[in-house]
Amino acid sequence: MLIRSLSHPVRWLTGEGMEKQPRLLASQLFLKNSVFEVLLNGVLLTWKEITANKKVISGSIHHPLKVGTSHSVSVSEILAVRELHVDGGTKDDGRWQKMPQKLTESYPYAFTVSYVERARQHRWRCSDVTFHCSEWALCQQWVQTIREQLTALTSRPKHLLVYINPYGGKQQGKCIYEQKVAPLFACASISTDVIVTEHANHARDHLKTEAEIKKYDGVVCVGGDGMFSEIVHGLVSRTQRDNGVDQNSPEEKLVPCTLRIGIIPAGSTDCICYATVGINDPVTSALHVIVGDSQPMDVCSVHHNNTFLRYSVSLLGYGFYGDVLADSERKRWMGPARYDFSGFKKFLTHHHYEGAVSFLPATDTLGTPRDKTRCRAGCFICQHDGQLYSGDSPEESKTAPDVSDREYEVGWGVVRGKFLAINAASMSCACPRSPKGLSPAAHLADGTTDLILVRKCSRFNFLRHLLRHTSKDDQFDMTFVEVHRVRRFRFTPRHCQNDSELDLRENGKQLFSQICRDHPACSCSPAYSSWNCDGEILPHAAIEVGVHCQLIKLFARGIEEQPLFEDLANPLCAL
Ligand SMILES: CCCCCCCCCCCCC/C=C/[C@@H](O)[C@H](COP(=O)(O)O)NC(=O)CCCCC
Ligand SMILES: Nc1ncnc2c1ncn2[C@@H]1O[C@H](COP(=O)(O)OP(=O)(O)O)[C@@H](O)[C@H]1O
Ligand SMILES: [Ca+2]
Repeated sequence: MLIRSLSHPVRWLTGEGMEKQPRLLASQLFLKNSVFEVLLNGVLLTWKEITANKKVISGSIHHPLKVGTSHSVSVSEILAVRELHVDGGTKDDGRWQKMPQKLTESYPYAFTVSYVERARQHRWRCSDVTFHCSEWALCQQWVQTIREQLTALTSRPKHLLVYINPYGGKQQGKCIYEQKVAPLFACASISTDVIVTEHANHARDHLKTEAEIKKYDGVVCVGGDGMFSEIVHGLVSRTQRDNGVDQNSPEEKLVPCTLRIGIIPAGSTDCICYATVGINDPVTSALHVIVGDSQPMDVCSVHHNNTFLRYSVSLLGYGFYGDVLADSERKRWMGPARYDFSGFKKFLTHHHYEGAVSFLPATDTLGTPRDKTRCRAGCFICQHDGQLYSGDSPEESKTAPDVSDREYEVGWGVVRGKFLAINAASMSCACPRSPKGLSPAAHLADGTTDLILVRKCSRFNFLRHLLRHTSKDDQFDMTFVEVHRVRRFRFTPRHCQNDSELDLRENGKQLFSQICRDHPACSCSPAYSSWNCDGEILPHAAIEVGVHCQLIKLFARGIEEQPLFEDLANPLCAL
């Protein structure tokens, strides 16, 4: 009886005026010892189990078709479909051999659909489902139709340029790519040119000058935030050069990059991956590349005296985070643990730095750094480039610093004082060390950065502030912390006089190290810290920063909202 139902020809379900291009394909196919009603409608592939259910209702026997387990997958999340050649019980998929001999004889044709399945905590996995049918033509029709629908997905990359940093994080980049990512790209018929970098800035310079970028649909980097930063610098600089834009002018409007960037996390912090995907997992990131996701991102340009220094997409941190980075670079041999070591050391050192921060507040945006909204997949604020007006924010006025401390230029605010940390977070900067991030309500693509000023305070208070990055408590709800959503800002360290800053810095370092050697117990702070710019050290303290709204795009979609009861919703979550 089942055999008969399975030998049903395919049913084309067409709507009015759709005769030429059927939209729906429906058949009864065999899967794991059961018959399934399988439906493809251009948007979803659905399969529902059908079992004959004999019931006695009011004295008469009823044979309703009972619908058992049901699954559906969005066509946009199908990775590939492949036909299986079953021949006398053997085929190219190991799992087939477990099928009963009778079945292989009756249903010798089969195709496998590989698709994205969601697991716990934003993790994606590649899952396979194999449908069996008794007729070759039916099998062909399914394979071809699914392939046609996949081909119609124009946002998917076909050819990628991949850079691997073999020394990032725990030095596993090459192995991660070869074992976890390359097989998925191959399954999705994505071709790649792979470059294993041989030195720092190899990827940046190759992209900037040599790479035939027109050949590719995207660039993938395997490494950490530093490696991603190299790709951003290569691509953004190349795009500006190709369009005749001068990067040295801080006011210049930059041209957005067309190629999307994929990040396969294999670094130490991997904050950009974590904050755009929700997890640092190479397979999840590879799947976001394959399905052709696109997430725009803001980029800050950093200048000193009308000279371009660097771009930043995550954290620009002076004081604490700059000092941690400078110290940790000397301990690279420790791997990712270097940040914990240097973090603890710099917390104990408790240096503060004096200077003035001036900033242009983003007054025309919806949202504030202290609201409870979070930038998530399909973020409403980012979809409008942050260009929405919300009026005054009560939270911001609550944290406004002492007026005597600042003077206002036209539209600009100025805060002078002694700071333990000056941080600009262009996105949340969430990472495994701080799952909500430095600025939990920051947006990926709203054209603003959250400027966080942590004034000199006791070690105990600073520890309270740092600990709040790891809990649900508000790290900005402290008298010595203020936060502003800004479009531009400048920092001028005290004693800084334009070009002489670097000389002073060098002399100052020598002077202070001399003083501190002479007075080991003294608690004086050096005059200058360094900027931590996405994990790279900047040589200047005085900088000017501007945010370029949505200058680049990632193969990501932002963090997806979690289903309320994810364990119940998805059996894979239990893994
Ligand atoms: C006593 C408990 C303290 C907990 C504080 C936790 C706060 C952590 C916030 C981290 C924000 C990180 C922002 C991202 C920075 C990265 O760009 C940079 C380079 O990353 P990578 O190239 O992958 O190595 N990472 C850092 O600067 C590490 C900062 C760690 C500070 C403890
Ligand atoms: N082949 C290489 N040899 C040495 N350094 C490299 C190489 N390729 C990239 N780099 C540099 O390594 C630094 C750290 O890379 P990253 O991938 O971010 O690892 P981590 O997260 O551990 O810091 C970056 O500054 C990058 O420019
Ligand atoms: Ca932003």
